[in-house]
Amino acid sequence: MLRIAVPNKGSLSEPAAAMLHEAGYRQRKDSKELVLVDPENNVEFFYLRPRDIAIYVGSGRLDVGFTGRDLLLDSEANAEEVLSLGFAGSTFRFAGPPGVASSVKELEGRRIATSYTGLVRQHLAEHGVTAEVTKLDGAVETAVQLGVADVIADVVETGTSLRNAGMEVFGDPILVSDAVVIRPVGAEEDPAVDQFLRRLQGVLVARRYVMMDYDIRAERVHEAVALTPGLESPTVSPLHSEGWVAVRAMVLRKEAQRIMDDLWSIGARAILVTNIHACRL
Ligand SMILES: Nc1ncnc2c1ncn2[C@@H]1O[C@H](COP(=O)(O)OP(=O)(O)OP(=O)(O)O)[C@@H](O)[C@H]1O
Ligand SMILES: O=P(O)(O)OC[C@H]1O[C@H](OP(=O)(O)OP(=O)(O)O)[C@H](O)[C@@H]1O
Ligand SMILES: [Mg+2]
Repeated sequence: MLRIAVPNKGSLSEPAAAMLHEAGYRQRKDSKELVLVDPENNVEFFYLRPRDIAIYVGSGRLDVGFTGRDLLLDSEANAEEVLSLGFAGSTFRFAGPPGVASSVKELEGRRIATSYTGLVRQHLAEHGVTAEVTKLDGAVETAVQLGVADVIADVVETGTSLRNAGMEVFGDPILVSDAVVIRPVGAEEDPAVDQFLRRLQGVLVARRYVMMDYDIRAERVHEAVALTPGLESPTVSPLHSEGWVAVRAMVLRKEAQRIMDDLWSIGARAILVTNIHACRL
């Protein structure tokens, strides 16, 4: 049975469970459940603290897990990213009161508070900077106000927390992160894992693409197909009315409205867009 680690709380938890649900897996109904067996799919889900997931997967006791790229790299666990999931996006950055520093080079000898000491130490080492790193569990923005640190390094999503604390980011982003699926480093090929990843990839495609159908006069089909090339090649079928064809192709959801306008302007009609619920490409 495939053993899968799922975040039990925090920013990753709900979207990870939603993605698993879309991929056809059972998910827990009660947030107090710690283990859930899905016998139909032959998988077992372990609901764990997001920060601990890389450690469990790195130890080889669990086959796959959902976590954040930042949490994975911070943990220094023996696990690696195998799929990026496009949710829980954030950057990991230095911040401090305005003017405190403008780059990592200026942090020599300074005090840095963070919940991600692994990431910060690796970054300082890469830049040959020696600084005092203090580990805090959360709410690190307050550390500067209370005099525990000169600057912080933290997850920035909208920037609201920093603004509210009167701080600004400085220097280059330390890391760009999003939710990822991880496996133990060097794990053997496993058909069950491959099938699991294909299901998740199917969800990612179904979220990014829509199906577009339209009718167009046969002499303009080349222009139309240039606008909707599909992933491999669009389906073109004859219509009962002579001189017309029907075209069906996948298009990026975010481009669908512009493509419909362009198709309309070259004479396409009955342009329909539908959601894709699931796919294997
Ligand atoms: N606004 C955000 N705040 C915190 N983490 C975020 C945010 N947006 C995305 N993430 C990502 O979520 C992961 C952090 O998960 P975690 O469960 O620690 O979140 P949390 O909301 O900080 O929970 P906790 O209550 O444990 O502090 C990281 O990968 C981080 O990059
Ligand atoms: O840029 P923003 O959109 O404001 O989001 C980033 C903030 O959210 C997280 O804090 P969280 O609420 O998880 O509290 P914590 O610091 O106690 O973990 C993170 O640590 C930042 O403080
Ligand atoms: Mg947090």
